[in-house]
Amino acid sequence: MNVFQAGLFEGKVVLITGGGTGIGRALALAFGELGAMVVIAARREGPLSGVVKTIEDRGGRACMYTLDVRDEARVEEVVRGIWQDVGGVDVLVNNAGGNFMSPAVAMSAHGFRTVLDINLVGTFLMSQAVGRRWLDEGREGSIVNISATNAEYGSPLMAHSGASKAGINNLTQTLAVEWGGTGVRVNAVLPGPVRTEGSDERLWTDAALVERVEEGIPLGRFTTPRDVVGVVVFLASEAGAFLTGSLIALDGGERLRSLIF
Ligand SMILES: CCCCCCCCC/C=C/C(=O)SCCNC(=O)CCNC(=O)[C@H](O)C(C)(C)COP(=O)(O)OP(=O)(O)OC[C@H]1O[C@@H](n2cnc3c(N)ncnc32)[C@H](O)[C@@H]1OP(=O)(O)O
Ligand SMILES: NC(=O)C1=CN([C@@H]2O[C@H](COP(=O)(O)OP(=O)(O)OC[C@H]3O[C@@H](n4cnc5c(N)ncnc54)[C@H](OP(=O)(O)O)[C@@H]3O)[C@@H](O)[C@H]2O)C=CC1
Repeated sequence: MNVFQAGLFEGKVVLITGGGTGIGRALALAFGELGAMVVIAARREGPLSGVVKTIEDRGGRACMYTLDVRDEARVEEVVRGIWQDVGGVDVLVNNAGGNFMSPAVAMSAHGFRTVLDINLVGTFLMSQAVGRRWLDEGREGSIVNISATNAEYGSPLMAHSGASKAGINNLTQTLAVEWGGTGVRVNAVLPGPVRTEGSDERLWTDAALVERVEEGIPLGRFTTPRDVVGVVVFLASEAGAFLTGSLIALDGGERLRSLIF
């Protein structure tokens, strides 16, 4: 994104969970182009290695770890490894997420817990493993959580996702207060619907629904990964230095559509 200064993240390490596909991939490529050492972490090796290769082919630096953000021991092992291998983390983007569509009455408890575990518990575990080290070292850092606008209103067919993202919003504000004293900032971006590999496979399979949702967006289109990149880079940069505990909706006005009559 050429609105940002070249080399803006030179000397910084940016850790992105779920960096192999969708929004995470777009973030990884953007931070790579801005000079960061990019560390991506998710379950599948294939998408991760593709992103590392693309960043390196473009002259950037990147590495990858396989992990499940629900696995507390593995999260700790990976974060310890990152500190040993590249000297720590300056920016953590909690992007890994899961979702599927199901009426609440049909959703199994395991299905509900699965999405809560990935989105909310995963964000907590990653933030804790990184934040604990920042606090021990008296080091500044920035966390950007990828939440969603469904955190702010009813989330039909996505009860698990809406509840998890509302939890992420609250966690964002709690950690901002607890960790602000050492210069750690914690913010969240709340995208509206975004067309990605993961969401096209699970959410946006009904063409009529896609059309209806898109028509209801005041700015006339879905949020794009590129839109998310702009706000995340801004929050993680010096331009966002006095922002903490902020929840930034990024949806072209979609969440306000019911106010139009
Ligand atoms: C309009 C305005 C817009 C509003 C604004 C926009 C809001 C959008 C906000 C968010 C969007 C996104 O997150 S889009 C991100 C999409 N990307 C992803 O989801 C990628 C990662 N996803 C995954 O890995 C999987 O889909 C997920 C199920 C979450 C986790 O996989 P796991 O292998 O860990 O889990 P599994 O063992 O397969 O499944 C766990 C349980 O969940 C159940 N389960 C799984 N899929 C199911 C399904 N389709 N329907 C019912 N139940 C399902 C299984 O049956 C299991 O329950 P039992 O049978 O009881 O055992
Ligand atoms: N698409 C949309 O409409 C919206 C998406 N969001 C949020 O944006 C984020 C990215 O989603 P998006 O790019 O659309 O979807 P994708 O499915 O493309 O990306 C999600 C990524 O998360 C990783 N991931 C999922 N579960 C785990 C896990 N347990 N441990 C580690 N990594 C995991 C996946 O990699 P792997 O499978 O290899 O582990 C995948 O790369 C999510 O938090 C999502 O909730 C928010 C609002 C709207």
